Amino acid sequence: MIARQILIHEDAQATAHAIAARLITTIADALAARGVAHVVVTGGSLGIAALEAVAANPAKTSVNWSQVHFWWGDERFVASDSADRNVRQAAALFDALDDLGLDRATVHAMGASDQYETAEQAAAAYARELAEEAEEGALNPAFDVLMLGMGPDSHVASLFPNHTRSDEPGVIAVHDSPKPPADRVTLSMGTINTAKEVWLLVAGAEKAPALAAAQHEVNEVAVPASAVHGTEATRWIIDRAAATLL
Ligand SMILES: O=C1O[C@H](COP(=O)(O)O)[C@@H](O)[C@H](O)[C@H]1O
Repeated sequence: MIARQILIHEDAQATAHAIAARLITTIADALAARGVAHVVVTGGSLGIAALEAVAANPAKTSVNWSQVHFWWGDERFVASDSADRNVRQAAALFDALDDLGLDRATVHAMGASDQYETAEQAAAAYARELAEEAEEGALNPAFDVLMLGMGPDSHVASLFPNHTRSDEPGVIAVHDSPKPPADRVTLSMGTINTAKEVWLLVAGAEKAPALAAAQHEVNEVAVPASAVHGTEATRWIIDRAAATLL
């Protein structure tokens, strides 16, 4: 049975710190069990705040970061020096982990528009990178935890309502995104749902309607956030303001 949990914290800052503490523990547990950890991180306001909270957390020194692989759930297909890039926004975390053994080769950024001509090419390259770290026969490594932000329209990663369909496992290009920038690369729903634990990180009153809709019924097309789950656990880690309509 998949554990399903809603964890409510006082505000966005408290939520970010709670996510950071849980992430450090989850990574430490994965390393103890298997010697390697695969973590999918996310952009977005709370996603980046949570990564900054990991950087500020003294417990980060208890992790052997050299054995941790960081992946992305989605990325904006813009130039690599653009402030819109999720991986750039997460720089504070990776800088903080450099002195703690982080191997930059295990920070798996999705391709940018100055590296690939099309988002399709960047998506195909990322699929190959995932396959290189996968066990034989699998398309991607077993993700210990996969974090997702959620937009007020209920999008997760770059899977927008009534827009991109993605039942098959894989990495896909997205065009005409309702939220700029228009061109993106994202893990498909099929790949997201292979993760052991999926955490949905949600803060703010403007997200309360989408959060309530996602709890109401599963509808991958109209409410993408409703359809994501882990194979072992699905945790909604949210603040009070986002929880008001539950
Ligand atoms: O565009 C995106 O938005 C979502 C949510 O962002 P937020 O600022 O409303 O929290 C994010 O999770 C996703 O990775 C990103 O590309």
